[in-house]
Amino acid sequence: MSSTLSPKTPGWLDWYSDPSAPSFTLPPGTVDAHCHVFGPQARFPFAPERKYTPCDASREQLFALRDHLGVSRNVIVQATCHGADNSAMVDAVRASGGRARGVATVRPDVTEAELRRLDEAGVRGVRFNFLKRLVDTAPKDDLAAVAAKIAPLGWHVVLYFESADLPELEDFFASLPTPLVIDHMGRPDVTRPVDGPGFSRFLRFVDRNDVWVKVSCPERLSVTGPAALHGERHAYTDVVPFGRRAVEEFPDRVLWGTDWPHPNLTDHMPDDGLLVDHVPQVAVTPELRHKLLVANPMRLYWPGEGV
Ligand SMILES: O=C(O)/C=C(\CC(=O)C(=O)O)C(=O)O
Repeated sequence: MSSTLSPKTPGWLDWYSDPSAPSFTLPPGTVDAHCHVFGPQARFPFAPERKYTPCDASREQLFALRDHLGVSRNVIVQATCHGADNSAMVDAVRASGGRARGVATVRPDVTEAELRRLDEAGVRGVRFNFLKRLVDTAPKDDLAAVAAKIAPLGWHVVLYFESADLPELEDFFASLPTPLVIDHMGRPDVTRPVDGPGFSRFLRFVDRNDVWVKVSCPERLSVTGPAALHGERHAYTDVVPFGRRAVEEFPDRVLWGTDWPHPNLTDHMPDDGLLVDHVPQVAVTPELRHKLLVANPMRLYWPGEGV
């Protein structure tokens, strides 16, 4: 009932409603490997324990953006505003006709039957989130219990953390029994040199473990911009060296995603068409782009449907 809907978090920026046509043509079969749905709140209420209340961002709106950008498939990641209620994400994955996979949030007492139901719907991983502004992170024992439960399904664990926390977390990450997928390049401080100790430590961690890296969210990581707005086709130049380094060092283990509808941005809301134009800045050859956008995400999320 509309009278019970919660208002958006003050200052919330809604997703960009009329994105440009990208000038870079995404290769056929491109996967947007990081995006979310929010609600709609009237149908899929947000979780009581959430730390933000977003605007609605429905499956229809996500699929319209997919088609506008020239994306073929989506990986829909459970957003923290929905807690461990995966209904909105699962509904979107089911409605995609096989063109979406999901990444869920589950509690340690999740049953095998529930995991099987999620798997049948198209879920292929769980997300562990360590950002204090987003969640009260579960104890490591609970997360380890979840990882042990999902490993037999062939799923992976998606990790979202601040780069400053990697030294404390990396032994725990390395102990997990599944492949790992790291959001937004481990959130590097892009004011530091790309070959400085922070990003080098992250790259070493990737090198030594069964890890995939999302080369995503330049709009979230950038400090000096320029923003992907007003026709700017060379946006977020300060993030480019980090994306390029990840793509060149790990060409077979990088993924790309829009992060639509860009939760919790406070500075500006990017034009998603211009965000697509960031891709050729970080993946500079057609071969690298095909791996980043098509071959790698297909191997991880649609194995056996190879390209
Ligand atoms: O969209 C992202 O990946 C990043 C988020 C939101 C988020 O992760 C969530 O709500 O689950 C952020 O940094 O606020």
